[in-house]
Amino acid sequence: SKVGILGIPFSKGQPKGGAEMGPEILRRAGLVSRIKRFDYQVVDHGDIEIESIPGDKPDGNVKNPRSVGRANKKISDKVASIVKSKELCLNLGGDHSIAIGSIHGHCRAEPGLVVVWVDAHADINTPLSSPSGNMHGMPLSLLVKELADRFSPVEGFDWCKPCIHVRDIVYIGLRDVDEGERWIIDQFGIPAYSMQEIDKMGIKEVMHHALKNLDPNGTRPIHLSFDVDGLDPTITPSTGTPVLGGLNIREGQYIMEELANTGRLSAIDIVEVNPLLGSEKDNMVTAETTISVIEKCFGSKRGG
Ligand SMILES: N[C@](CCCC[B-](O)(O)O)(CCN1CCC(O)CC1)C(=O)O
Ligand SMILES: [Mn+2]
Ligand SMILES: [Mn+2]
Ligand SMILES: [Mn+2]
Repeated sequence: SKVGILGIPFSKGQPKGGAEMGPEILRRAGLVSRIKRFDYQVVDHGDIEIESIPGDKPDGNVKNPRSVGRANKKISDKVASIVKSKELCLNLGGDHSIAIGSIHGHCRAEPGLVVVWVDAHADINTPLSSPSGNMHGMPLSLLVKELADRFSPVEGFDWCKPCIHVRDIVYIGLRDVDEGERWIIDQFGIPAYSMQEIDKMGIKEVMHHALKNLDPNGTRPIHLSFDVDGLDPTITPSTGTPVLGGLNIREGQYIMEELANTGRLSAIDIVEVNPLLGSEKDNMVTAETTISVIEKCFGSKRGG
């Protein structure tokens, strides 16, 4: 089977320069050759061309709306074509706003998909509830049908029609959820396994219940959106919004092994690696941790 790799050097969904260097650091750390070890043929699509849009003034409190919108339209088109050509689409971010285009594009090719969101954050603030105006904290709010009438369309997103339901999402690793996000999660009953549930139930039970709730018949394609800040900042220090008390590397690896076992992984985002926010050592630790977790999606077995 084939993996299509797409670099997305984009960072306008948040204010810290360097997130656009994520693809480069992951490639340099040997991600592609690690994936090639398992029986996957790797198609490297290179990096998406990111246009800079001068004078991209906020839309309400939403920052860089046109830049984020333009980039994500391109991402959607590219991801749709990669998935349609039967490649497992591996998107290297870039900040988490790239998930708007990656999930939108994935839905165009696989309309019945479900979303596994591994993250310290819920990333479902609407433009009105966001405390920062940074779009990397909003991707899911632009994608779920149930929130479409809660805010007016964001400048640059007229192409983006919501394509998933709240019940098609499961959260793993939450530990920093804003008030407005908490309200949405409770109001719509979005399954959410925070670090508290993970400590209470253990990662085995969490994965069992998460996948069972999400897709009882085990038939639907899976979109994994993996924010490296879902892992503990001691093992992924080079990231923009670190939060203490995260997933350890074995929990991360177990999550990916269980997803690989479904055989239904169809697209993966790896986001929020920012090499400008750490030392050389921090960057090496972050890249190696990320690769050793992500490679379990591709059949790497700890038992050999
Ligand atoms: N929820 C935050 C963070 C989003 C992180 C996006 B990512 O893709 O990395 O998951 C705001 C978080 N907030 C920042 C200030 C703190 O005092 C409280 C938490 C937001 O800006 O929406
Ligand atoms: Mn996060
Ligand atoms: Mn049980
Ligand atoms: Mn995120």
